[in-house]
Amino acid sequence: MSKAVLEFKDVSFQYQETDKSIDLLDSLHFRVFDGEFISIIGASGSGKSTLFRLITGLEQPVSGSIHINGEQRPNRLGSVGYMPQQDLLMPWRTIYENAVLPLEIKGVSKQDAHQQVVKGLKEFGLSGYEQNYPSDLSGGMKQRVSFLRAVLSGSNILLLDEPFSALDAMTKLSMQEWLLAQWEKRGQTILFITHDVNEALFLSDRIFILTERPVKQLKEAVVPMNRPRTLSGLHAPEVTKMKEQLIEQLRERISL
Ligand SMILES: Nc1ncnc2c1ncn2[C@@H]1O[C@H](COP(=O)(O)OP(=O)(O)OP(=O)(O)O)[C@@H](O)[C@H]1O
Repeated sequence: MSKAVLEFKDVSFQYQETDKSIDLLDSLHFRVFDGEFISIIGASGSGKSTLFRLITGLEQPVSGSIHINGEQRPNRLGSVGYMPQQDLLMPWRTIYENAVLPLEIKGVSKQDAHQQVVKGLKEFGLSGYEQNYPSDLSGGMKQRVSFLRAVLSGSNILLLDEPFSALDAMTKLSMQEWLLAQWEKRGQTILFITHDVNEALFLSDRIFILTERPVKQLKEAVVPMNRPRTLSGLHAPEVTKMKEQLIEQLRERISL
């Protein structure tokens, strides 16, 4: 069995609301293994993005520990590649300047950074757009720049928070196929938040479902589809059955 690259050990998290503390996670334990593609689904406000903010170190647990590649560090910023909900490209920086940002922050030499960014832009079909600004690009292209930035963090773990939710149906589909091809080529571990059950089934090895509050345990579904994935695979009886079960689990969630 491959090694765990991410582990939550009895992680609890609370936030303050006026004069009281609200429990969001209660002794949560889970593991993600090297090279897995994991989707996380759950109703709005169930805690999906909070899991990512804990992993990146933007939030800290009140108890328990988070292990990345076997290490527990209080400062985890920069140890995973993170693509937040909005693409967060800086409108005043060119595509090149946006892509190079994680390398600048890490203090990589200008020459090395240049090589990595040029190579990445080429691989991601963005050559020729180096000097353009984000506003010149389509939604799918902006998401590719944003994904490149997460990849250039150099981490083996990528956290993608609803990256395709704002895209039209056709662009979304081609981006899903593109992402799978990138993942198969690079072998990184991906955690992917989505509201779209079909998207989770199409992309993932396992799906984590947040169904309770506070979250004590992630429900888990192992997607019964071989790779490479095809759209027609989504119509297999065992997959449509799982889809129905997932939708049912999301419905059963207690009201927040
Ligand atoms: N530091 C904080 N301060 C105040 N509220 C917080 C904090 N962290 C989390 N919350 C609350 O916890 C809940 C879970 O938030 P989170 O963003 O993780 O949900 P989500 O499942 O990602 O939702 P969505 O699907 O809408 O993005 C929300 O009600 C949010 O307002």
